[in-house]
Amino acid sequence: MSASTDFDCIVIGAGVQGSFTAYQLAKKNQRTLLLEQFVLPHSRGSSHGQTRIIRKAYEEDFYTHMMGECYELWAQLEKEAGVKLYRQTGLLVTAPEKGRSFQLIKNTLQRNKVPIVILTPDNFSQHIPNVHLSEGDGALVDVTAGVLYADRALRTVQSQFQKLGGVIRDQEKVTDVKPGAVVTVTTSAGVYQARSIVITAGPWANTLLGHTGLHLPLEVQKINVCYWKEKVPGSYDLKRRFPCFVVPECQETDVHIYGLPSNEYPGLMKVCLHIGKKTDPDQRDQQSDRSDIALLKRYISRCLPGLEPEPAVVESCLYTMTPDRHFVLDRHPTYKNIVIGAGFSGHGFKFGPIVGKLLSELALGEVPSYNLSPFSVARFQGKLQSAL
Ligand SMILES: Cc1cc2nc3c(=O)[nH]c(=O)nc-3n(C[C@H](O)[C@H](O)[C@H](O)COP(=O)(O)OP(=O)(O)OC[C@H]3O[C@@H](n4cnc5c(N)ncnc54)[C@H](O)[C@@H]3O)c2cc1C
Ligand SMILES: O=C(O)[C@@H]1CCCCN1
Repeated sequence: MSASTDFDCIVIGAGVQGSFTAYQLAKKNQRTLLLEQFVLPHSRGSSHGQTRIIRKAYEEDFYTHMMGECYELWAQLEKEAGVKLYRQTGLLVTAPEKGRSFQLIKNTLQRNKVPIVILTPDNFSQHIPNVHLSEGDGALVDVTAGVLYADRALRTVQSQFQKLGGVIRDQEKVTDVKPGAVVTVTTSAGVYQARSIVITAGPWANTLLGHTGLHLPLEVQKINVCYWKEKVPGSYDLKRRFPCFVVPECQETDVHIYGLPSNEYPGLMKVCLHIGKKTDPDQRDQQSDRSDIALLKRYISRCLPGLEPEPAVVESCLYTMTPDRHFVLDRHPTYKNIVIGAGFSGHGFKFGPIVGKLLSELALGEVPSYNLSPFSVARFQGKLQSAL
């Protein structure tokens, strides 16, 4: 097969990060090819489903800073495409008031002048009905937070990319990557060459990086995405401005729990654990561990008394975790024209527009707009394995 050299840049993987990267490259007049192994849209990776949380509430300043511009980029895309992708609901954070997470999140929000409301045990139920606040828990609301319409966002950014002249080839799996001054990418259907490539392959990142001799310390986990039935329909509804919530240190279960108001399935609220069991992305449905659901039932019985403590719907989604839960946004340590966006550790969707901007900057050899040292490959020194 002869190689097609019609592209400046090839992006591998059309999840949220690859789609926004391709869109940013096309905006910069780069002839860009976006390759996806499955027929689009699909539900085998990490970016499917109707909703995701968007928030500035983070322990670390660097995420809160990036979210400032990221909200603007989401709004720009909404305007450009004439679609609604974000709905403000606020995000409730509850955790032991004197604990590390609560203090760090509160301080980061206050330092960065993000509007918040601090709730007390006395006024809590007046603001947030049908939620039990555990003794000793602090509560605050990040007012800027809300819900992103995830599937719609993906459709929108992919179609804007195509309007800019970008090419999407789905059902085309990349089977080989040959580094060089011009990178050669072989797929199930052809061979392409480009000056640079971006690997945004989600749970399959290491499979692709293996072709370049790199193996990152990533763990793929299967998340049971659980929806719980409201005893009284509407009690936790998005239309009533019930907020998204996170419980970073849960007294009942000792794990991180989160939820979104009922919206996508009428009368059902999404409440999940922010951790799953290790899996192989190609064997996701063979992994059927449900021990997390027992923990969630306990939490729901105690803290969300308006829900039936039995999941009504359970779906699957994949996390790709790094050891420190921070992303990988970097150039390949050996091949500078291979850019990596990986390890989004279950919190990357909201950052899609800014990740796309940063990865496009790296692919074009530009100085990135933010300090990317928290996201470097070099931080894993000692944990990197050669894949060759
Ligand atoms: C249950 C759940 C809840 C979440 N909640 C939130 C939230 O509330 N807020 C938030 O900000 N984030 C959230 N996240 C995280 C967020 O969804 C992910 O960080 C994000 O979707 C990761 O996107 P990605 O593009 O890296 O990966 P993916 O979406 O998996 O995309 C990678 C793509 O690469 C393709 N690919 C892989 N290998 C090849 C190949 N060889 N050839 C061609 N294509 C290939 C795959 O098929 C896939 O489409 C959540 C995730 C899950 C699972
Ligand atoms: O990224 C987020 O905002 C959420 C927080 C809770 C876990 C899932 N991801």
